[in-house]
Amino acid sequence: MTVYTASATAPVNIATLKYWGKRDKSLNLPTNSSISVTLSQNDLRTLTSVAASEDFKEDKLWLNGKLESLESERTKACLADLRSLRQELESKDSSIPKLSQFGLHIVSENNFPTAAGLASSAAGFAALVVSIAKLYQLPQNMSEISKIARKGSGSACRSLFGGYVAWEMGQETNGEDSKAVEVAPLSHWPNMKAAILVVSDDKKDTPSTSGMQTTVATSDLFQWRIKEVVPKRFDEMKESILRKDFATFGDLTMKDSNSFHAVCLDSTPPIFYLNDTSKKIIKLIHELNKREGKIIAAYTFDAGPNAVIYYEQENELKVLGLIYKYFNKVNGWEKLDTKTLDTSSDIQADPELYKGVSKIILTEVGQGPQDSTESLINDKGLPKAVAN
Ligand SMILES: Nc1ncnc2c1ncn2[C@@H]1O[C@H](COP(=O)(O)OP(=O)(O)OP(=O)(O)O)[C@@H](O)[C@H]1O
Ligand SMILES: C[C@@](O)(CCOP(=O)(O)OP(=O)(O)O)CC(=O)O
Repeated sequence: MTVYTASATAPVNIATLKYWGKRDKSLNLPTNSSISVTLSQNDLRTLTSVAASEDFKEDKLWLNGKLESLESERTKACLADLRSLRQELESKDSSIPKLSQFGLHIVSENNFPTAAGLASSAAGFAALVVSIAKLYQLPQNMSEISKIARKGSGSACRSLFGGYVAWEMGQETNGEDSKAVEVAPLSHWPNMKAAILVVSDDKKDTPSTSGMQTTVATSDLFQWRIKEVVPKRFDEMKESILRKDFATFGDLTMKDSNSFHAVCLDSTPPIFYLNDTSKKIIKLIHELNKREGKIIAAYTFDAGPNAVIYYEQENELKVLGLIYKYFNKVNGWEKLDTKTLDTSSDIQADPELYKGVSKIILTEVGQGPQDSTESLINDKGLPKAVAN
């Protein structure tokens, strides 16, 4: 039996200008363009190995060691697109194996909690699409491949690039112009850091997809956001990245997080993603920036209470010093020499704030998807760890 295999890794991305709202649910076409920072795969990544063989009668997915259903329309749409691109190659060259007709075995591992608001679906679908594109030896570039990942999960399209990424919403009804593009590579602004304060790693209350549908259908404020606020902010944020102007970038990032949570609150029934801990972290960062007289740290929150705080390396001692002062009892500081941090700040916050945070992940801007020599699949095309 011949088994063809490939493996790839993909990163998480955290939006600084949020995607919230779909104009087409089945194609995952957004109501606004968005921008994100890709995070380092040293800390958060998905590794996916894929195998194709004439002997595999059906497609199968093992996620974190467990057999998962592949019945979701989103995954089916990704696999159908990838197969059709492979078939084009096969129809032009009869000497290549007919992989498009074979079953696929997909084995994937996230090195962080799945479905906990840490963008696992983004890294997950990006790794799935990239590893199969590699197996199929598709010639398409990352922007083209990003349109397939988008059908899996909207935000996944932005995980196809490293550094600073935009998802251009596009205008076409078929979604052919709704794709990710690079704003700037990691090398342009490599000193961007991110501290993730994991406020809860439980499964979230309102999934993004249904939350967005409620907002689009019921919020008046949302119309203002997509028509008046985001288009201007999209250009301003891209420019701030190109100028490496953290004060502007940070200001826009915090404003956009708040705008997104405001339209959630303006929905009927209202959607609450921030909790008391999240709100106290917001206050802490504003207080820090006020004392400094400029914006040196910026928070952003996705569809959950976890805080992501962006800052530049040169301000690490101050920013992490303050965070360490209130969260030193929380796990995640091991990789840093905390004795060097500046904890002298007299900014006052609830001394029990640390109780609302379960973990801190210290990371930074990172690279896009990578080929991997590590494989999760054995030569029979089954998961190496568990073979069920
Ligand atoms: N490695 C993976 N391979 C394939 N699919 C994955 C992978 N990781 C996650 N997923 C899919 O993504 C789903 C989780 O997506 P969900 O949007 O609920 O959470 P999240 O991505 O962690 O949060 P958010 O998108 O709000 O940041 C999983 O149930 C699974 O279907
Ligand atoms: C708040 C967000 O994180 C929403 C992400 O939504 P998803 O990409 O998870 O939604 P689906 O397209 O329905 O899969 C903002 C963002 O990442 O831009």
